[in-house]
Amino acid sequence: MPAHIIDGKALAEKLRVEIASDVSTFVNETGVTPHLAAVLVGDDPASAVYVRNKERACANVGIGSTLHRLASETTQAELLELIHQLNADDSVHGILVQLPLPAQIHEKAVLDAVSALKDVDAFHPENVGLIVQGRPRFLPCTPCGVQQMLIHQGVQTAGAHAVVIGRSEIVGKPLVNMLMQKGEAANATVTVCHSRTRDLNDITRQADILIAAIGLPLFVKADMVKPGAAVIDVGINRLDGKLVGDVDFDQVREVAGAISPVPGGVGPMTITMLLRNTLTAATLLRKTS
Ligand SMILES: Nc1nc2c(c(=O)[nH]1)N[C@@H](CN(C=O)c1ccc(C(=O)N[C@@H](CCC(=O)O)C(=O)O)cc1)CN2
Repeated sequence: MPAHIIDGKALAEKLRVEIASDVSTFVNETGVTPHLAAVLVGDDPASAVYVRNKERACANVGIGSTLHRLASETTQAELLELIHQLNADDSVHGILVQLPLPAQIHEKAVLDAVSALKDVDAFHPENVGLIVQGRPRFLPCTPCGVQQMLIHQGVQTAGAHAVVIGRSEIVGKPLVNMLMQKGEAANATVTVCHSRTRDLNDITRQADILIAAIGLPLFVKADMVKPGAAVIDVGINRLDGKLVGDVDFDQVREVAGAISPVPGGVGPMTITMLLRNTLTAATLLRKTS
């Protein structure tokens, strides 16, 4: 029987209704509208689409947003100057620097400069440390979206063997940490695989939950998947003008128990979790000011 399709778009829409209601309650109670500052450097067309979608999503749930568009030749010093201004601006609750950044800018220097209390991507080392210790302030958007999809699909993570392919800072590393913590959508036995992993297929075939986040189009084939496994595809790749994930969807859906598609899977959930984090940031800033 073909796999159940985990519809990230539908789930994202459902969660956005809940977030809109929470934003409305926050605004009524505090008189403050949560506000996200998005920073886009350069003219990468995909990044421009993602940032536009984030702004639109903010507006739809009642969160304010401002886009700071900087030219591709912007220096690191100029970008840091903007980050410092946004850190000091009390009307800004969340700051998002869209990645990737142009080559002349040192990504870590910029992400480290974002105030940890406004770091709605959860990329700041302080926030990463809190996640590792199991007491998160913000949860990173894509990994949190993956966890929400597992919860809503009813996938049992406690005691399950979760295999994450990919060790990126944005997805693989935080997700591995989050899945092994105590709590909801966690308590899993986690294996992380990467480009140097030996006998990859032997490992992926043991996974009850397989998460592909490697950035290689259609990399995961049916013979890499245990029958009945839940497969979450985090990849976003362009292949022959088409958007495809890291999983060969048509093959793998015949073997898996549940599978998320691309598009319409993790992507919309990433933006939804950003909305949640922006509301959390506004709440935290009120508590600390
Ligand atoms: N500061 C950040 N930069 C980047 C992040 C991030 O979480 N924070 N993640 C990715 C890009 N990204 C969010 O920024 C993102 C990518 C894709 C989608 C999405 O909804 N994709 C749709 C398809 C859209 C299309 O047609 O291209 C889908 O999968 O259905 C949302 C967010 C790197 N940078």
